[in-house]
Amino acid sequence: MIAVRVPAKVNVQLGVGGLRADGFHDLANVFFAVALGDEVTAVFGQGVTISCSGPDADQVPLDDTNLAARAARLLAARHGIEPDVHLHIAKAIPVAGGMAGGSADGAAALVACDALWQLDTPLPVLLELAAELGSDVPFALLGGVALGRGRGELLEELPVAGTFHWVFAVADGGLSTPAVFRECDRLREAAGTGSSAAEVPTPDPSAELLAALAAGDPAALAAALGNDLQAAALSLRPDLADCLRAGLDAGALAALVSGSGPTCAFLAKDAADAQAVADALTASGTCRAAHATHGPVPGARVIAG
Ligand SMILES: C[C@](O)(CO)[C@H](O)COP(=O)(O)OP(=O)(O)OC[C@H]1O[C@@H](n2ccc(N)nc2=O)[C@H](O)[C@@H]1O
Ligand SMILES: Nc1ncnc2c1ncn2[C@@H]1O[C@H](COP(=O)(O)OP(=O)(O)OP(=O)(O)O)[C@@H](O)[C@H]1O
Repeated sequence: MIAVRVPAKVNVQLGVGGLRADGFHDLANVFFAVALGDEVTAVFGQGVTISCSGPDADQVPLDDTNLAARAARLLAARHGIEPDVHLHIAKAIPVAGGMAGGSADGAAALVACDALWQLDTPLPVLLELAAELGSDVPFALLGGVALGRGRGELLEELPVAGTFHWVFAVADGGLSTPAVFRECDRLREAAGTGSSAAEVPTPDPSAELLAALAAGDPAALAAALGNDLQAAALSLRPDLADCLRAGLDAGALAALVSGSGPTCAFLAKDAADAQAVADALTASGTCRAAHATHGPVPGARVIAG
């Protein structure tokens, strides 16, 4: 049996460029891996089978569309072997929450199957397979803090000092990532700025944000956080504004929508403040649950087996 732990992500900067001809958007995507994560275990089986446990387990597909199943098949095909594995996902990352939960399970399955089948696949090949599975999957392999260019898959590790403390407020229901990108384009068209790659400049990482990460300075990071998808997520889910406000009222340094949402992320000064913000959010009734956590943490890693 192989057990792999894999982190969720929050995008501390999500700069979104124009719509490309291939349906994706160029990004300046600063990923940050947090301790809130899933565990994926792999044992030998017949074909690829999936099971899932956790509060959101009923929303996770158990068929071939599960990103963990797709990852197992892709790795086996690359090596020309039969994909015989049972994968169990112990799910803590909110489903369709903008924290790359499915992507995390895809990355964890690549690492778990690679160890179970004793393939010793080099990291660059795992990263290439990960990018085939989705734009967020390569980062879940790396963890830490990284800048994602292109559609988010071209990664460069970033220097970061110390530990930052976060709270994540889980919303009822999810948001579809393509629907949020479409809403972002629609809002840009409505504002008259255009939405195509020819009309919207390719975003760059913020110098203030990179300096705050390197210095381990939560107040400076709070001032530099940014998410170009936030207006689109709020347009589709106006109720999220109440949750963002409740976290700020409870003392968070900053509040933003996590990726494509609807999970809301709050940066806190320290671990005690993060717990106080999580307790206040839970009591506020503006979210389904709130979790205090920290980061950065490593990407998908074998923890047993
Ligand atoms: C919002 C983020 O989570 C931020 O990290 C990611 O950009 C989304 O990454 P993901 O869920 O892995 O997305 P993918 O599975 O690669 O793409 C799903 C869909 O999201 C949209 N998409 C995704 C990434 C990107 N750079 N531009 C896009 O427009 C496209 O409609 C695409 O068909
Ligand atoms: N292992 C998985 N865990 C959760 N959802 C999965 C998984 N595999 C496939 N899915 C499908 O993917 C959809 C999006 O789920 P996911 O939790 O990855 O969203 P997300 O965190 O918003 O993604 P991202 O932040 O990468 O845009 C789900 O509604 C589900 O149908």
